[in-house]
Amino acid sequence: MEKQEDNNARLAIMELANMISVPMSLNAVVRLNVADAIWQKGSNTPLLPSEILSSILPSGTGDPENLQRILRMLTSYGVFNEHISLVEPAQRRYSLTEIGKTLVTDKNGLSYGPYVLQHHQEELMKAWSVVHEAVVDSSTEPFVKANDGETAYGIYGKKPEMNELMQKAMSGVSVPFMKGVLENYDGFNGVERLVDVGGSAGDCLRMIIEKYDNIKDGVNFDLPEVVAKAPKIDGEIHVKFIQKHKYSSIYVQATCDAYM
Ligand SMILES: C[S@@+](CC[C@H](N)C(=O)[O-])C[C@H]1O[C@@H](n2cnc3c(N)ncnc32)[C@H](O)[C@@H]1O
Repeated sequence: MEKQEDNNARLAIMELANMISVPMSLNAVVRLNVADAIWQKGSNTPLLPSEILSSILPSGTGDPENLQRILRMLTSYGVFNEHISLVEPAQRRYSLTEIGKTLVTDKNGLSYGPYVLQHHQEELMKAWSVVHEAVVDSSTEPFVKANDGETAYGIYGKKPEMNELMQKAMSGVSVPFMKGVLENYDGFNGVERLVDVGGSAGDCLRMIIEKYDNIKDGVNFDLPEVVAKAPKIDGEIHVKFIQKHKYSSIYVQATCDAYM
């Protein structure tokens, strides 16, 4: 009995040691846009790796065997369903599970894909390799240490592509979340001015003021470079966008009020 427990423990530690293969495989399928290739406007028909490949690489290039290895790995973590044909030659086809469907791009261009990509950007990945240093010396956080003294939002401010991905990641997560909140929560009744602190692209604010006519004034309070990229909100509502003017560690409204 003890021997069996030892074996299980050894297997478990090896699995943990290789755990990086799971999120990195997930990152790979998002980069390859596998979910949209399988979804095919809602059919979710089980496909061979070679069929998925010809959809994501119409040039006919690529390695279906390597794609299959990634799909099998993620099948064991509930992202795909594997369908094995009983007739020879045995073939494996893949469809999306409920988890896999979160990676499908919806009619608004949103999915959880950007959230996956955002968490695996090089700058963030570098921080993980120095996490132990946070224990040895906590004066500088691992992200800052790994990125030559830059904070995450400092880098987002300098790199528009990172800023854009961050906003897309937040929208992909927050829009379905806020939909659920608004179906079950009525605490915005009677509110006239609503401030979303760290509102990113302003999705949550927009969804709330679309539902509640009583809100006459919405404020998206975020960093200048984030607010500059936030889409304008239609309607009669005044949306005051926060611009520049640094006060302490937060940004306060200074110069630019955009009235719709
Ligand atoms: C995790 S995101 C949340 C986004 C949004 N609330 C949502 O649910 O989609 C945090 C937000 O805080 C903003 N933020 C970070 N530091 C800030 C600061 N000093 N002043 C204002 N906003 C800041 C970021 O730009 C980002 O949009």
